[in-house]
Amino acid sequence: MSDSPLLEVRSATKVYEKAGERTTALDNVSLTLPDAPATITTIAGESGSGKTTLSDAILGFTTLTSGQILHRGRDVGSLDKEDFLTYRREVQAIFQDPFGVYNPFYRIRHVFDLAVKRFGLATSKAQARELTEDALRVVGMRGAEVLDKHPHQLSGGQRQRLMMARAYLLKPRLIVADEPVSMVDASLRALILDIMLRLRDEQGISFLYITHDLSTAYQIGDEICILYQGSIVERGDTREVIDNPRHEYSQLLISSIPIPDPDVKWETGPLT
Ligand SMILES: Nc1ncnc2c1ncn2[C@@H]1O[C@H](COP(=O)(O)OP(=O)(O)OP(=O)(O)O)[C@@H](O)[C@H]1O
Repeated sequence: MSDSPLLEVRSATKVYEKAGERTTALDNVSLTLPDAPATITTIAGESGSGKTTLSDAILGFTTLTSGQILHRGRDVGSLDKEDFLTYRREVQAIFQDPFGVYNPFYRIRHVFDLAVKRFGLATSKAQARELTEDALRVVGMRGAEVLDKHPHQLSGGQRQRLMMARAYLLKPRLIVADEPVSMVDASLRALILDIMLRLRDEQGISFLYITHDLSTAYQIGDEICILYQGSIVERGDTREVIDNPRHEYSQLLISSIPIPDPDVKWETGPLT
């Protein structure tokens, strides 16, 4: 294990050019995720602020116009095939719409079998089954309930938990979670956020939590970065930033979002 941070985004800039029009989606963004302890870092911003571009750059889905993504001090863009596979194992992703990542023709079992095979996680079928069951247990599921089903036979919340289990299967050090709870209902949202906290605390897995929803960030985030028009305009401890935003844009973003305060009771008027 090296002394370098787990992940470093160094002066990341991404300019899209389409039909002669230039859009700066990321403008000189820098960010460091420590190797230990595991943390949940929120990237928050409104639609179009550059959140997905940042996540795509970290996951290697898009190349930067300038700047670097460093994994344990090494530029991800220059890793050879084997090292890039290690990187893709250590840095997993879960997305807003878990339906989109499943092939509708395969049973859920296939998602897990494929991951075991691609990353050489097991030497026997029995070991593969054990690893899969273990991963499902972490998200409160059992193989018998889900593995023989097709994606459309499951709810959005179940599909999202399966994505978490698949990510966990690979024992990653970081999960990039792009709006993981925006399409699930409130009770499942709480469950999924709780799974994230447990993975951080019990398994040492860090999260880059990408969201426009500051109330969930408030519940689980350690550090927060507020992204505005491709730049980080404010960063710091999540509760400190949300309770006392300094940048004008953060103030605007935060004032538009209700934060539940457990100490404030609902005022109910007389019923008659
Ligand atoms: N492939 C592309 N080609 C051209 N412009 C793009 C492309 N992808 C994103 N953009 C532009 O880059 C900017 C940042 O987009 P991005 O998707 O990263 O924002 P976001 O914060 O993730 O938004 P959302 O919350 O709506 O997903 C936007 O102005 C967007 O229109």
